[in-house]
Amino acid sequence: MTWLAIPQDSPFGVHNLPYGVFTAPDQPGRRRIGVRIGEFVLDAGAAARAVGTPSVLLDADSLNPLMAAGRPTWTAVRAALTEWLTDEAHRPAVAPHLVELAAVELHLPFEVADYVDFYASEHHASNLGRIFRPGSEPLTPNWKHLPIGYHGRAGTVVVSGTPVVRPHGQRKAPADPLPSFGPSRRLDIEAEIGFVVGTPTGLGTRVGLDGFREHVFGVLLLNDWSARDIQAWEYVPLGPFLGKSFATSVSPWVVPLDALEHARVVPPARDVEPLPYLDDRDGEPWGLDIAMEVSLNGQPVSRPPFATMYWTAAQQLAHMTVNGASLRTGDLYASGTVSGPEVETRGALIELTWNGENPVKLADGTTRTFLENDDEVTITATAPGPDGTRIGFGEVTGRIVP
Ligand SMILES: O=C(O)/C=C/C(=O)CC(=O)CC(=O)O
Ligand SMILES: [Ca+2]
Ligand SMILES: [Mg+2]
Repeated sequence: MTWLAIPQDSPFGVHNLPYGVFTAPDQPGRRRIGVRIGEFVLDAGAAARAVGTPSVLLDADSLNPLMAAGRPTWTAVRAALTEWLTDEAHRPAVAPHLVELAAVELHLPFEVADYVDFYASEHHASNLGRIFRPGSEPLTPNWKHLPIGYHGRAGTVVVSGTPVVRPHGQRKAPADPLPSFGPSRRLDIEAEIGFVVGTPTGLGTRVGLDGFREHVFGVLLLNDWSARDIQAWEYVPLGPFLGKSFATSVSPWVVPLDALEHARVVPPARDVEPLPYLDDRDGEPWGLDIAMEVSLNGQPVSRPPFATMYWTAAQQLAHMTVNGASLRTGDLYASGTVSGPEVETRGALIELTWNGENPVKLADGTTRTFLENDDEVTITATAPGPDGTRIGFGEVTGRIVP
């Protein structure tokens, strides 16, 4: 129990303690590491100094130094934060360093090194196969043998709340004789979970399935904005390029992997035997029971269940490094769009509306196939914590501007 007055059922209780980077109104230019507790942000560096254990890792303007320090340090820092917020003896020193969440500005919490996006939902991949490649098998022959992914654009990863400018590009519908240039007419979302790498590796090193805990610092929410008209015309044969590289939004809070211990579940049964480096049947299961919700202009339109993902984040990390590619602190990899088996659990509008054939009805009487200017999309999520608690992820939100 924390000495702080927060509701018993808060998804930001002491079992969570996600990390972010904030500026407070009294010092708008000074970025600091914050830890969310209830509706407060603890200035972690100031609290460490106040209790007499100053830390250069917490007195930083980004999470990168802490992320680079590795698993034993993450465990020790988390234990210290828990002690400061639960032991009444620390209260006088720590309490002055709590800032109201409503008063702070939240920033991108780490410098994104490389950004990779996977394609790990069997339901999403099958739906997109049917829509983009009618007449072919929905899943490509490789899909159940390896977690398919592509390299995205790290420099356009933005924090929640950043406006998303509608991209321009070449658009060509199948019936058009030639491409035209202009703003995307089929702007979409992809509800995903992102994994943040802390501990780096050198070239030529593989991270096996059992290295997941050692290398992954935490987890966040991610929206992979996608211009479907640009994507459909450009993607053969090298994959997504400008249709997805204009913006990728992430939530400001990185939930520590340790906070998700009670969310771990066995992933869905695989009907193809994986090669040994991807075979997780004897090891720790890394399916995660994260319940996501997507809202459009404040109205829930989908509830994607992360537990249904075919490939886990541990398998994705093993695959990403099996060729000896090194990891850098700040590497971000996304799960791929999270879609469950039911219509109302699909994580992208292209699936929810079946390529625009079945528009989504909104409470104001309007309908949507794809996003219009001024539309705002918000993804939230929670996962089970210990003793019946919930672990909150906060939200990733973005509004479309022309
Ligand atoms: O099947 C395709 O050609 C395209 C798939 C996607 O757009 C999905 C993607 O970015 C990966 C994912 O988020 O699942
Ligand atoms: Ca994606
Ligand atoms: Mg993107």
